[in-house]
Amino acid sequence: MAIGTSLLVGYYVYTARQQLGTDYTALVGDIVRAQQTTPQLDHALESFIDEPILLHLGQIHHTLWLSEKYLDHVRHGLNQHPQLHRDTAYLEEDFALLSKQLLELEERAKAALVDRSLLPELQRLSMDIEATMAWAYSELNTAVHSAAGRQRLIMQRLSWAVTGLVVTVMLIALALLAAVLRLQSQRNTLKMLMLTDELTGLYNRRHLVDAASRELNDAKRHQQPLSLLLLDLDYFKHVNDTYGHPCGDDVLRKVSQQLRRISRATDIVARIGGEEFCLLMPNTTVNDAESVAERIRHAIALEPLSHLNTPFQQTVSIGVTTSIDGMHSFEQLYSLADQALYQAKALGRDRVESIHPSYPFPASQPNDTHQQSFNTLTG
Ligand SMILES: Nc1nc2c(ncn2[C@@H]2O[C@H](COP(=O)(O)OP(=O)(O)OP(=O)(O)O)[C@@H](O)[C@H]2O)c(=O)[nH]1
Repeated sequence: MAIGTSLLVGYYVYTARQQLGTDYTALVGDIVRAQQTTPQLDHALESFIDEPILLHLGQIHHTLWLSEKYLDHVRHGLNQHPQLHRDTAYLEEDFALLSKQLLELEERAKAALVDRSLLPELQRLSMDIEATMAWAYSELNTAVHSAAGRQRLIMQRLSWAVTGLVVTVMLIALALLAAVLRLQSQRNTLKMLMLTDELTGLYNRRHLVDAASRELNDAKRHQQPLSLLLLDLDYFKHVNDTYGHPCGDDVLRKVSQQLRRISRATDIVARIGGEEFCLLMPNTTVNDAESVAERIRHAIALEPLSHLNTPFQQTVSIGVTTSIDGMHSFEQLYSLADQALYQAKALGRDRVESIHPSYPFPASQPNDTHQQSFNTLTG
């Protein structure tokens, strides 16, 4: 909007300046040319008075023709500027007198060609004409210059007004833009807050469920595997009870950092409960998912933790499940991973257990003794 307004106003000022400037330039040019005829006429008359011959009469005739022509141009030019015309109305009489004197001069010059006694009278008339011309054109010059000055002042004020307007419009546009950006950023922050966990900065359960449905659709469309890891810290209550809740929070943050570090950019890491985490891994096979789970388990067990210089260790139990073609719902996969996690806890904790969905045809290589039929499990 600001750019459009600036362009429009700029174009208007440009055309206004051009128009006014051109008009005055033409008029001033005509006045200067008209003034220049005075010395020419003077010179022609001098030549004629010195030697009143036909050739010099011709020069007078030509100069008078020029004088009348430029006088006409000047009067016509004045008519184009009503204000200036009004300001110089008092010169009309002088212009009329000048026209009359120029005609008379030509007549008298013709008469003086045959009767030289008329030459002094001719000289007097020419002096009168010069005086009238000098006075009228000088007055006209002054009037044109003061009108041009007024015009410049108006243009200058107009330019200031336009500049002010453009700056105001631009400031308003900038303020609006800033407000929109601020709103957008607040919206993004709010959205992030709604989708993330405050303590760890990981995604929350709500985002996980949404993302899982999208990822499962993709996996189904491209016939790709998708794996789900459920993680639960072992004996975390003990950490809280022994070292305090803030220390427990610190452990949760460190576990989150490890999860972020080990997972890929396309994985979705979420904190879904107090000390429960979930890792959704698109395009990840059974073997890869189990190997990631093992890496996480090791990394957390090796994480150096301490409270008031007392070192302690935190372990994690992990349940793994993989859909090899995305043909399962999130609830089905979650239920299998949860049962695998339960097994890991039951078998002593600090371990990874897997339970994968069963397929009508052998679709994957079972690689652990904990694989069970999804159909059996969901009964
Ligand atoms: N510091 C901290 N503790 C939390 C948070 N959310 C849940 N907890 C604690 O996590 C502990 C979970 O304890 P339990 O469910 O008994 O599980 P556990 O002690 O880890 O035992 P197992 O899971 O059976 O190995 C409880 O003490 C909760 O108070 C949290 O945001 N910060």
